[in-house]
Amino acid sequence: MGGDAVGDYELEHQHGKARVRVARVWREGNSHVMVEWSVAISVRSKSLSAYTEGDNTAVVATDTIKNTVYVLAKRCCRSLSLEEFGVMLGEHFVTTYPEVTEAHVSLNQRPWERVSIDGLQHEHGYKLGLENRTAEVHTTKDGKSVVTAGVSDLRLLKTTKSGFEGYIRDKYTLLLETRERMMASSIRSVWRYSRKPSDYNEVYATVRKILESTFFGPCKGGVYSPSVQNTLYLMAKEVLLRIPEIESVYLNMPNIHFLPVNMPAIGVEFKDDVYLPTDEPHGSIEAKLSRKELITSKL
Ligand SMILES: O=c1[nH]c(=O)c2[nH]c(=O)[nH]c2[nH]1
Repeated sequence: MGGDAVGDYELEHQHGKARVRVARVWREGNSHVMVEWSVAISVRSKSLSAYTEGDNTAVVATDTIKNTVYVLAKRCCRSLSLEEFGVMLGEHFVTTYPEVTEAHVSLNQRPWERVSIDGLQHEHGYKLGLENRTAEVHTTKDGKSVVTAGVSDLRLLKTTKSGFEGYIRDKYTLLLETRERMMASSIRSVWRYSRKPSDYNEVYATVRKILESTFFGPCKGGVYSPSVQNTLYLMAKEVLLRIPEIESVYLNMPNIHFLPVNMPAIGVEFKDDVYLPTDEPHGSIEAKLSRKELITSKL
């Protein structure tokens, strides 16, 4: 990508507006669809002279960038996914302004979920869930967009069917091998699309379901996890197996420890029942799984 040459230097620059919050309601008869988004837009543009000369003639004001979020939100008359809105914004900036060469849009969706009462979906009632939905769209001057999507703060826990054995033991090792422990994580995942799926919202829901069902295993009996690493890999692999439009999956899975409470001197002997929940330190385990044919075709 590179920057602009300035004498003996090179200046890489971009500007935009961050944390632009917008809520949009689409009223489809009595049934309302509501989303709340936080958007950050950054454009690269031919505005070097703004930095070097104080000449703003090629600058799209960040205030204008902010206003555009509301204009485009107003303009989309059917309900839109986070990813589609990001693409719409990216395309807008590269096509509207000759000075803009690239746009990067980061989006976050607050987890407002439609309420169900007695198994019936409410027409206009929402409650706030826990995990966040994210998207990033990078749009180049030719109008092409690379879309990644993700989820964060997906907090999962299982009370059994997890262990950790066979690791390196040396003079610093205190950890006991086990085939019985809690497993808990606050998962962040980012997946990259190689092409547009028919419905970004549907893919998001499917990925979330795959991550959860692979982590837990079947409702009756679950599935044994020999390590967070193995569970992470199986989760990412299942996403690539099931969704052809996704070319890579990144997963960050902190291993949030629930420590056995063992105090035999005062009559508390650990029998897989009383734990000390902790936030930190936590294990930090992350990996990215990509389709091989895509890696080789890029070489
Ligand atoms: O699933 C685990 N992976 C590790 O790498 C690790 N290290 C550790 O101390 N406990 C665990 N658990």
